[in-house]
Amino acid sequence: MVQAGSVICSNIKEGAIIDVQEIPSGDRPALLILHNEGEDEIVSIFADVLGQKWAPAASVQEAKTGPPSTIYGMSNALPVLQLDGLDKSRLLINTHRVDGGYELNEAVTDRCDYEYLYTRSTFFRRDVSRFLSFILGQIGPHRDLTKKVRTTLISTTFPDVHAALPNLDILSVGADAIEIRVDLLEEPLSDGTVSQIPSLKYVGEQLMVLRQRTELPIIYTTRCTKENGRFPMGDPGLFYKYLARAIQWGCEYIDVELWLPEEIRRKLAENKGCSKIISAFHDFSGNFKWTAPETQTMFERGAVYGDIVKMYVLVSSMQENYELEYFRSTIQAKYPHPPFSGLNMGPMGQLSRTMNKIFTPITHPLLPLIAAPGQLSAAEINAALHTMGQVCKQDIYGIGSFRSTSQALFFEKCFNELSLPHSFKFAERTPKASVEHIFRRANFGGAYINPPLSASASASLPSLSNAARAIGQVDTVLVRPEANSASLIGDNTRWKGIRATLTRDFVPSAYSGRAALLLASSEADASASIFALKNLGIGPIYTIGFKSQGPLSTDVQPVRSVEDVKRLEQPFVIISALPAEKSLLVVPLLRHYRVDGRHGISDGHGHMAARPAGKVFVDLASGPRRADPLALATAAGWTAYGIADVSAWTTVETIRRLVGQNVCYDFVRLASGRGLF
Ligand SMILES: O=C1C[C@@](O)(C(=O)O)C[C@@H](O)[C@@H]1O
Repeated sequence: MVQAGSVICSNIKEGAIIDVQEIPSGDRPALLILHNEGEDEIVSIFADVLGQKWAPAASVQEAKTGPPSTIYGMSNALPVLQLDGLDKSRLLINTHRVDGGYELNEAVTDRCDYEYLYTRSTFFRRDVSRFLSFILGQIGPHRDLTKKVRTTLISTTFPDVHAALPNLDILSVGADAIEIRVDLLEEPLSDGTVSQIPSLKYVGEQLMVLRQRTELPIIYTTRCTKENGRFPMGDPGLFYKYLARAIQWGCEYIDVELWLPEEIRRKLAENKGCSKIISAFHDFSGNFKWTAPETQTMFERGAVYGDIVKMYVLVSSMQENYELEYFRSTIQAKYPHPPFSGLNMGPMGQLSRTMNKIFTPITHPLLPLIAAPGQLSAAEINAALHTMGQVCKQDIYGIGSFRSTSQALFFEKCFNELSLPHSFKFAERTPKASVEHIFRRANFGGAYINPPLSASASASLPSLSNAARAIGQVDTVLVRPEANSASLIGDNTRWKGIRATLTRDFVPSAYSGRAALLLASSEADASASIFALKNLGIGPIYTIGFKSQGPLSTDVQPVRSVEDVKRLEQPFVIISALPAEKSLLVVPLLRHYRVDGRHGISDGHGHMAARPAGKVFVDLASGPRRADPLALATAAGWTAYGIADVSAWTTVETIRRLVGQNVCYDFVRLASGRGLF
């Protein structure tokens, strides 16, 4: 398994090590999944997403004694007490189909580690993949966000999240997380009124709907009446009940107010699993003082259980912004962890909303109401930062062999939507011409390069990321400000686009130790794919059309004959990096290794199907071709992705790296049309 930050290759020049990435363990998780009577298909889907076998279990005892890597499924209409017999050897997940007419038995939920709510009328497999990847610790959204210089959250204020869905992709441009204000949800009652507090059932379904439509981490907030919310404060146990459920539902963040009794905050912290806690404090009295000694104590109290400490207070003078900035710098010098999110609310405090760097709440003109006085949109914050000299105008380049108008339009759309001062410029590149003079241009703010530069030929880049070095290609040039100048870093984002595509419908551990088959005309065309596969801990990689000799060649073997194909281990994934005119060459292989049965690996009774199944096919070719390998692959049972998926994920990553902004995959697909690819 390669790590983006740990590839050492002696034959390429030395450079700064950047982009360290934690890699999940390849262990196959042991799970027992409860399902509604007759809905065991969900268990087969979970198993498929995990790349594991599954089997029905007649009793908890049977699941306990079965092979750990087999996923067991059991009806949740069982006597609840049976569940008490389960030890911690398996993670217990209750699944509940919301549109199936089943009653949710909360006594069952209470005994489970996690709960997954879903609909069958519209089913989102990527949501299963995200849920499992998160609760199993195979993705780390918080870890990723702590590497960003600035993070924001969009705080939605909808009484019913369905109203947000049509505009969600636009609303969330520039947001790193999305907050669901549970206290603002209004559950309609049969008498035509709305409930004071939405029921857990309603909240769970709202959360499910939101999560089905966004890839952003979710912040689950039950704001109390004293802090500008609607959750009544008389019964702290109510907060515990709702927040503990959010952990079970796999929310990435829960907002835990500091006034809650220590006992409750401790219990939530002890049981938080992979969720992170935002310790929250709001003061609307107008009497709060950043300079008071108690303010530091309050931070320290929040830091005990908080992964982020948030302190927001209503102010009425400019002076209080200066006091907050002084507090911010002293507290973070003393305690670099946990990160501090500090804001002044009200119009006078708006300056602090531009200065804060951790999860600054943003609003959007399309939201029904702002969540707090003085809230600004991402565009307003960026414009203010530019005015204050914090975000300088830069030229971001697309360097390529053909001018793609839609690419330029797309970048400009993002810059406009976010009020970023940058311009997008296209620079034509002839095959042998050097591009280095572009890097020296005034205002050069970074570039993507397509086709990529060879890493060994990028002499003007003082450092290369480990990914760029190992892959041997630079497709992104980043500018990092230093004391008196700026330094350039050559990076590779393509492999991240490939990795993100591979993990959309399968968790990372599904790839661990499995075989892959890779077709390409040259090693250079295949190296980003090899890096992505190795980063996922794939087993042997078989190649057709080239022999790997570079730094990534360990465990990469060429297939030389039809006999070899017959002998090969069944590939879990096939990637074709062949050009469009050759892309049909993969079709016989897709047929040969076709997927047996809808969900592959198991027949649903724990037995291996006649042959283990191939799962994922990625075709990296772009341009016209005689027939579509994706359609043929899908017909043969593969989960198939094309260049449009990989390019959109690569663009998400490119924008994140070049301008530090988060733009979701769905927005890229929506706003770029077909032209990007
Ligand atoms: O805590 C906060 C911050 C906030 O109150 C604001 O001031 O922007 C908005 C709320 O939605 C969020 O929960």
